[in-house]
Amino acid sequence: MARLGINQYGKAETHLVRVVRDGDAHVVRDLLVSVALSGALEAVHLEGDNSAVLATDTQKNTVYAFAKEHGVGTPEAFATLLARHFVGGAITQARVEVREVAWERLGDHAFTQASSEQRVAVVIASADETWFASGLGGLVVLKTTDSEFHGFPRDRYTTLKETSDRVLATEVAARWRHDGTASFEDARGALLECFAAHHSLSLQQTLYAMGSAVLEACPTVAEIRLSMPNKHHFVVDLSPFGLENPNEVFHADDRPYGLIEGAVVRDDAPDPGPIWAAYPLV
Ligand SMILES: O=c1[nH]c(=O)c2[nH]c(=O)[nH]c2[nH]1
Repeated sequence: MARLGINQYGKAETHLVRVVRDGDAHVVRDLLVSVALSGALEAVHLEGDNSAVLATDTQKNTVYAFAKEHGVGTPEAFATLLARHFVGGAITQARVEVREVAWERLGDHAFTQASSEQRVAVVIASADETWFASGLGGLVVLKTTDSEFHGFPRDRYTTLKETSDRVLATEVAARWRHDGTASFEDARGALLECFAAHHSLSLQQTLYAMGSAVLEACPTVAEIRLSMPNKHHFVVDLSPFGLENPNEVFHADDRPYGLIEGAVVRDDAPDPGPIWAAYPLV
């Protein structure tokens, strides 16, 4: 005997590009929109009865039509509009995730994609509640000093040298849950300002400091989760060539990498509800 467990379905990564043509200076918005619906969906899974299934093709069309009819606005606003639209009937919960990349202006109607950084918004709506998370991915940062790593245990497999001066680099992925009012710019600014100013004794310590800085800067953020790969920079041994290398020439290794992850949670944070649920599920 078995039963249907957790399930969700929707159109993932609808790639929407919206051009706003108000006046001579156009604006380009470039979004991946992922919709995940859940609710009373036993019949489709157990019997092949599609009567409650809003086709994922329809979901995709809705994304494009809403972009024309309502405009995109902030990623959070667009996700909220869509999530609330999809709730009803058999669908009791809708999750909409928007990932936006920025196009930097070259001229009135010419742009360049200067960075692969993504701004993220996740909105989950039920009939009477809405949950919000905002965040970013692909935010690559590096500092050339003000980073140490020592005092770690040594066993017979330890070769890493202790260091009081190293390059620290990471690609920040972050999500912060809030009540829908947190300023994205304030949160991103706090992350970057803290990374630059923090004297790091480990990436873990820097992660906690960066998360705390966001809670400090954004009163409506209840919790922030961070995932930060340690993009190792190894000092190249130039001694075979009779050259000194006082932290000037590095081998930037792409893998393996340390992966440092953690959350900073406000003491009085409300229950997260479903906001941390993932799509895809596995
Ligand atoms: O900041 C660091 N944290 C670690 O846990 C770790 N482990 C390691 O080998 N290097 C580093 N650096």
